[in-house]
Amino acid sequence: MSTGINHIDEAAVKEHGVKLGNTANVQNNSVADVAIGVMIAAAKRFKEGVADIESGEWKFGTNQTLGQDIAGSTVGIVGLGSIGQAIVRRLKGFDVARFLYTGRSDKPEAISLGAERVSLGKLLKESDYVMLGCPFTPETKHLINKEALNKMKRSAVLVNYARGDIVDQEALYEALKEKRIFAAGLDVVTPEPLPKDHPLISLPNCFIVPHLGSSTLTTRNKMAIIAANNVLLALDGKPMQCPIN
Ligand SMILES: O=CC(=O)O
Repeated sequence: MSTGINHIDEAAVKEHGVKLGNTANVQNNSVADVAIGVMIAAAKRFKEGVADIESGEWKFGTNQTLGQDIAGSTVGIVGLGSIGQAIVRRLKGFDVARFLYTGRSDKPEAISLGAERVSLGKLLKESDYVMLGCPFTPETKHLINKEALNKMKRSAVLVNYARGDIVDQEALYEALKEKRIFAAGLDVVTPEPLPKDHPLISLPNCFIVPHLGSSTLTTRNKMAIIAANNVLLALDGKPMQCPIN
């Protein structure tokens, strides 16, 4: 019951002749909503705002709590898959000025979305929001490391709705602490669950939610139905709805 299959040992599945299917695509809208949710929360400093309210300090509205705008910004999507495309469609309503993306090949959908394919280096340098939506593979492990974070603008926000291991979290901690980037909004981390004394949790400019991407009743129901159908189809020797092998 997931889109990502990085938690499955694909070689073992193949070796034992086990049929594998996922629940791709039905969670695109829900995950896109959460990605934009954490993006806004990080950009507008919601974590510090909530802490102010809870402590009764009410610093809001002073220049200590200025956030970042989304209108007029450049948004860079690392991996313009179906979720990335749902994010772009939504962010058009926020008057984003420019969409960039990286990927192994040109996405035909990018033309109508008005997204330009660039190198990762250019995307990191020019984006106000860097959105991570690529699959986790050996090639994408720690794709966002110290060097990558150093390329980002000091005012930039990093958003991860893909997998925690795409980011080198020690490097992210340093970059956020030293304010080398503005903030991070994370729906995914490593490990999950994140221990409650994890350093990232202590940072005011790191907004984390516990992998909520697909957690709506409607989306989880759709996923459950696909998973159940996949089992029945596989038992009948028929092609699964979302086959991987
Ligand atoms: O992260 C969630 C999924 O892969 O479905």
